[in-house]
Amino acid sequence: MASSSSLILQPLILPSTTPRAAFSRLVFLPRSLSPRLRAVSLSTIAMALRTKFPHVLTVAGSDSGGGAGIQADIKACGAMGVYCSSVITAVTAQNTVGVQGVHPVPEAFIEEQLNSVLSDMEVDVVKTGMLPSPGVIKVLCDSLKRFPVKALVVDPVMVSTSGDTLSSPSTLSGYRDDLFGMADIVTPNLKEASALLGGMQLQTVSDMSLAAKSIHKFGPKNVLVKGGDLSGSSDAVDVFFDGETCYELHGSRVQTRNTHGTGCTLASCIAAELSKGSPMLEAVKAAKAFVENALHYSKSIELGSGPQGPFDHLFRLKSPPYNVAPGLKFQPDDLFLYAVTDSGMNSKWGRSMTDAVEAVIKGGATIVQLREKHMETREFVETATACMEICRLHKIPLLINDRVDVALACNADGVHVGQSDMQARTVRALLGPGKIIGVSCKTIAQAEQAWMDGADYIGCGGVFPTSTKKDNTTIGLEGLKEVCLASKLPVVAIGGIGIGNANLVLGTGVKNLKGVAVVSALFDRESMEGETKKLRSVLERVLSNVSEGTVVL
Ligand SMILES: Cc1ncc(COP(=O)(O)OP(=O)(O)O)c(N)n1
Ligand SMILES: Cc1nc(C(=O)O)sc1CCOP(=O)(O)O
Ligand SMILES: [Mg+2]
Repeated sequence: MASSSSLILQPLILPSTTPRAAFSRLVFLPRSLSPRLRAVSLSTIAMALRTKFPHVLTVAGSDSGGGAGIQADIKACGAMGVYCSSVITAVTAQNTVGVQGVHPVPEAFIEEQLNSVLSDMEVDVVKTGMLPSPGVIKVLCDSLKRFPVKALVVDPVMVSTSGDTLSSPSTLSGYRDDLFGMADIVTPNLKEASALLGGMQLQTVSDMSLAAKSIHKFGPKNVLVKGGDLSGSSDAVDVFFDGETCYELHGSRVQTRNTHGTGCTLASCIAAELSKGSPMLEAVKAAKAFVENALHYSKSIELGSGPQGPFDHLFRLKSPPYNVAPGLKFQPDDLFLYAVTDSGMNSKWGRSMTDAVEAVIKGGATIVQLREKHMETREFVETATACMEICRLHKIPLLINDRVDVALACNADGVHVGQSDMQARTVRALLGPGKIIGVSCKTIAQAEQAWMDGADYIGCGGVFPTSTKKDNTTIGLEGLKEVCLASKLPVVAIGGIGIGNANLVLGTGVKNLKGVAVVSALFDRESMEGETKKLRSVLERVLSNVSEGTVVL
């Protein structure tokens, strides 16, 4: 037996299933093991702990210009952190001017490629692009029946953005009769939606909703009709229909000639997000945000002499904010006991920010926000960095109030902004999709806007009068309830909440009210840990009563 002194510390970076556990794990192996046995042990441990890498297979045509097709799909998946394999259905000669030639790959060879990938590699999601003939659609359907995958994303590419035809008219029935019934989502643009519906005119957002509902009848679980080409619209509006509800997804219209490949990229990003386990609507929203960002970053690209250039899928590589590691993945239940700091209160009680943060975490806080209105920037970054270490250790998300720059500098998990702070949409563009964004909302309209801007949760208050925030408007329990019922995002209540009244707040029993955010009831107390424990037990009691159907007031 090896004594503990003869153990060697062998650091192994192993992937993990949850972001919470995304730390390197250290494996101890006895020094007495031979190098060969040590190697075998390490690889056995690595195999046992190995988690699967998300994998998208794109079945599409090659674009020699590199902006669309297979090339766009691989770059988009790479940018979303997902592995991408490819089955090429046709080779096109194209550039920024248009499509000069199409060379279809024989159907038997497409089948062979599908067989090679699907029989060997664990594919999560298949995304389709250019399927030049009904025969190719049949081959694909047969392969998917033999090798089922978790999701199928169908981008019914028929005409390129330059107006060139990429599939025969007879493929229309192949899509409608065979492929759509297997699809989790189909993503036609206006021209494609119109072609699928026998030439139906699509001129307004309500036409798009009708089209989404009609296409849904062909069998896909979800439909996204893309309105990028809708004339007279200042926004980029897409319509998403899940079989029950139609959602209008608004984005900003970016002025650039570099839009070639947006459709392929959007569908690939949806596939990538689905392969990571995102729900469909979240995947669509993340994909739309990615494309909008990519368009922004593409404004300065000058490639080719034609009217439509490719865009920058890998903008993250040159954009420092996108190089920051994603934070803890947002989970609505994290809002249960939200501790919001106040350095004035900390000085009053003679404690440091790190001691205060540690105390509330020990007491049971589930998320922490550093709300420092007067701290100098350098001190704020240093304090936030020290608090991040504590929060990481306990796997508790740490958000920064107002200051996106401080959040980036300390790689915080996210930012909370109010109605007069930076717009949530801009914060999302700066922080990227992996960070948590909260927005303060007092009205239904503000909650709707926060959702459209890509926020993760809303803070709603002041529920009760408070002296912590000067001149704050109190909306009361009724105001809170009204916003919660209308909000598509989870809600945390704030303002004047403490041990004595938290039951009234959570006792409203509204499903998406996930917790309470508290400043003075924790930080303006002598024993922060003890007060946090007491508040947590009040909240837990209310929660168990609410889930049993009894509302305790
Ligand atoms: C969870 C949570 N909700 C609301 C607020 C208030 O944010 P804001 O309206 O921007 O006001 P300030 O906190 O910046 O004064 C919050 N901080 N946290
Ligand atoms: C920071 C903040 N925002 C509010 C809002 O209504 O949006 S109320 C508030 C202060 C909350 O402090 P306390 O828990 O001490 O009342
Ligand atoms: Mg603010």
